[in-house]
Amino acid sequence: MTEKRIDGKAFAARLRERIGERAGEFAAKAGRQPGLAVVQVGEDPASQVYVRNKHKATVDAGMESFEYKLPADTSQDALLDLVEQLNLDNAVDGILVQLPLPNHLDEQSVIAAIAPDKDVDGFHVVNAGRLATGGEGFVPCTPYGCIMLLKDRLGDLSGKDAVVIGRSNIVGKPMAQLLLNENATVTIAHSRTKDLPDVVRRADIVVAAVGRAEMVKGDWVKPGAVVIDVGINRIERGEGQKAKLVGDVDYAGAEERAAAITPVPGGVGPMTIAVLLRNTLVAAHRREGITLAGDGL
Ligand SMILES: Nc1nc2c(c(=O)[nH]1)N[C@@H](CN(C=O)c1ccc(C(=O)N[C@@H](CCC(=O)O)C(=O)O)cc1)CN2
Repeated sequence: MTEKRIDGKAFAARLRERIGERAGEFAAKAGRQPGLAVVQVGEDPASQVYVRNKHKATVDAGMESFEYKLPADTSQDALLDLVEQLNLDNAVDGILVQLPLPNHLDEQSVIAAIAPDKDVDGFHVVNAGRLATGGEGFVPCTPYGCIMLLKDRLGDLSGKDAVVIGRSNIVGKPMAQLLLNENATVTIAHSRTKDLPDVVRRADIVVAAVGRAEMVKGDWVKPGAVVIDVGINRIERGEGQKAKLVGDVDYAGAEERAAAITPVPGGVGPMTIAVLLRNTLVAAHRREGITLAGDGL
């Protein structure tokens, strides 16, 4: 019997291994490794962990990692100058500016400064437009990872009723667009949605991306639904104890009714970095004009 728990960590590990093989083939053809530049401003503790993990995953996959750690008081102009320098650097195929940025910096204009064809985060408006209109761009890593897990579990998503809870530019909206591209019938729910539990109860697929710990209760889940939990909420415990990570879904309650569900940690999170490597590999192939069979997956 298939396990209810969707093991995103194991899925991502397999994906990273395949990407590593493709990166080796690329290096043999292009005479260089695919390159990813990651820019971090400030010392947000969670960002530090993610940036460290990205560096290790990039190197492990046989790609070149360029890390830029800037002080928290970096000016907007200095950050834009660095992005421009990376846009022009031929060794750099992908550029990622770790979010969130410190409050004095304008995230939207920093994202807008990244060359769309190096925007491996898929956050640039050009890539959002390509996703919406069927063009060849980059898809944000977390929603792409969710779609991969859903297709792996369900196969064809056509005609499924899907609800995405959350409407952020980096998860909720691209997630809804990807589900629509798979011919699902999509509802985007948010803080003003009326009767949210009933909206969720109608869904075959639930994607929770609200950033509120365990907000989605077990009895909101339709029996047999597939639940994808994007939330990563840190619950502080007593002094000297590590914070506990929980998702946006009450896992224990939802697991009883769901056909399949992602845990937190170990579900969607690890897919984010695996898809980042995949997008970097794709960027490198496109920039060198080399064909990548199977879209890198
Ligand atoms: N420029 C970007 N900034 C941010 C993104 C992004 O995609 N691009 N996403 C998040 C952070 N993130 C990657 O940057 C990320 C989040 C979580 C994980 C992950 O593997 N989570 C683990 C738990 C790890 C932990 O202990 O915290 C899991 O869920 O199992 C990887 C990457 C915001 N910023």
